[in-house]
Amino acid sequence: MSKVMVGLSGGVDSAVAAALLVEEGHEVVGGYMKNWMNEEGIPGDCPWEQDIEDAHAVARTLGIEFRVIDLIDQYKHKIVEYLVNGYEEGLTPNPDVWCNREMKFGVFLDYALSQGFEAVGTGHYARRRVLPGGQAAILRGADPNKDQSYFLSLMTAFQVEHARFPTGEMLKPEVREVARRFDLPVAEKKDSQGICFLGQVKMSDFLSHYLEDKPGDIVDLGGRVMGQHRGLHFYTIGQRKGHGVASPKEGMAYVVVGKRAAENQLVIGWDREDTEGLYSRECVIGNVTSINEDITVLKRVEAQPRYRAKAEIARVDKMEDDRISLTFEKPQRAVVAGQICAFYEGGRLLGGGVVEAAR
Ligand SMILES: Nc1ncnc2c1ncn2[C@@H]1O[C@H](COP(=O)(O)OP(=O)(O)OP(=O)(O)O)[C@@H](O)[C@H]1O
Repeated sequence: MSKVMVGLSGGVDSAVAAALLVEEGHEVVGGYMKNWMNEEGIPGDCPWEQDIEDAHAVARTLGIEFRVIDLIDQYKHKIVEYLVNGYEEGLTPNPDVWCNREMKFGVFLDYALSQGFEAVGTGHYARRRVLPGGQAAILRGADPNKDQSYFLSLMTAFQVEHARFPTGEMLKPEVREVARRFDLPVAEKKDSQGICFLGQVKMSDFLSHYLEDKPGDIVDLGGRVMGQHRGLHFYTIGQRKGHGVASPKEGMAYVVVGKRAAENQLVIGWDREDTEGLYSRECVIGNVTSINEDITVLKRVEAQPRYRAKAEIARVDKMEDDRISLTFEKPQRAVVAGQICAFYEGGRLLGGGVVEAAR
């Protein structure tokens, strides 16, 4: 039995995570992190008041204490700044991965530990296992469609030790069944979408609020002007929609393949393996964070450069500090600076890092 603080978001997954921990006999308290309230009036729906109400109702049904923890300042500092500065520098940041490391298992875990809790539980679809040596490890979630281990890839060993993921053992329909069995008021609530805590606010609207437009030409690889862009920071390599250049025919789509900062030009090309700039075999990864064994000294690893990508075999070459160079067996589409690359061995998450450069 232990004291666990569950991150109750007002959604069904975390409600079931709390219910399962209560059922196992742990002393559970629900905590809602108040991170983002859209005070700035950016277009889009941010249903945080409803979410707090729902989380509170879940806690009442389970008969557990409920707390609202104000982390708005930390969120601005650790996530909003990271996101805005990253885009401004031309990177492709991943706020969801960063949120897990800095917020849920960062300041929220610190708060829980300071309050005498041993762990933070969430409704993530990932499995936690204790290895024979006593270290805690993360496995991919049991539901292959929902697996969220990618988003946990920058967690430290300490954070994994103090994490619990009860719903990661289940398929999504089973989670809903458990919610009904416990009579949880959110059993039929729709899954939340969108970027970590920003609700239904679109990334482009969010960024427009903080970054000014800087229009320029969209050109093809031959230098022909094909249209106008709003500012290079609003686009990312591999992006198929939103650049405004129509595909001439079925099966021939234009995607963003490059940014020429000096000329303020956005370069587009065909979405094909032989298009210059779109696929890469080699990349440099910084900030490598290992959960169990040290990733930087491995010879080969399965590397997943995006959430919905497959993990692919790559050779690892150690560089200075916590950086490695990866050489993929097969070229990978749209590996871009700022993105997170997660590392696996079979179904076990080894850790992750931040793409610094690719070619
Ligand atoms: N505002 C919040 N306060 C506390 N915990 C949160 C909050 N937002 C997310 N979490 C925790 O992080 C987990 C994963 O977050 P994510 O945004 O991916 O939610 P989800 O998979 O839609 O889960 P849920 O159905 O619980 O909302 C949640 O299950 C929850 O435990």
